[in-house]
Amino acid sequence: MFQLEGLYATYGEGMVLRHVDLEAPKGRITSLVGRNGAGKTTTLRAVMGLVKTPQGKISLDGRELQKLPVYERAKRGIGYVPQGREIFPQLTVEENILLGLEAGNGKGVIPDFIFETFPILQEFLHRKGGDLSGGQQQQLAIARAVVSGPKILILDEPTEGIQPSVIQEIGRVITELKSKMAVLIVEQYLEFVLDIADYCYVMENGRIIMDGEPECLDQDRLQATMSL
Ligand SMILES: Nc1ncnc2c1ncn2[C@@H]1O[C@H](COP(=O)(O)OP(=O)(O)OP(=O)(O)O)[C@@H](O)[C@H]1O
Repeated sequence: MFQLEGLYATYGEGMVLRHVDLEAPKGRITSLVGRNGAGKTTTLRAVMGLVKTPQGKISLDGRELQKLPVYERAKRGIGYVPQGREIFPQLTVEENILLGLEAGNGKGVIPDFIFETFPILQEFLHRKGGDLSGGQQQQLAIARAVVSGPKILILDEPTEGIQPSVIQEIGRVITELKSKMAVLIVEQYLEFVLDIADYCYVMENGRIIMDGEPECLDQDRLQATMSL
């Protein structure tokens, strides 16, 4: 179980996150939604240790992470796919995946489940990452994040810049992975995320203002929160 308890985050003077509580258990896709600037990316960056968190707890299976450096958090079992994916364009698909394996303490051989979940990556194993389409690069970024078997996969706007026809494939991949790990997804594309998510947190001005199973959320309030 991944948990945030009373988490505050700041970039300097102003507090961006205010008392965020959130839970993401294995076997569930947990989503965090909200309009631009609500604090979603900051929440993920705080989890990774990229933003200051003066108060609150971040824990994975009961062990606290908030005082650990970035690399140590990844080693404890957090797979992070940032906005924009950040794959290495000059390296091959295989080299990109192997880097993920090493970052997570693994060595050598890419496990079979990667190619079962992402058949396209096996086909393009020796192509350069930069030569893949946006959707394929997103799959590569996810594969790199999960190759060492993290306890939680964290995704920041995985559908951004991806063609509608390929978004379904990203949804399939994420749904397949949830049997192996917890998944926390930040997404602007509400229809997509409410379709695949098992639980949803809604953020406004750095606070969680509503949470529940997608079908149980107050749709009018949700739409009002998302629109400018
Ligand atoms: N590097 C930074 N320095 C200072 N303030 C920042 C920084 N990054 C973000 N902020 C501020 O923090 C707040 C939350 O931003 P954040 O990027 O977390 O929102 P978001 O919900 O992820 O929005 P988006 O969907 O646009 O990514 C905003 O008010 C933003 O201006």
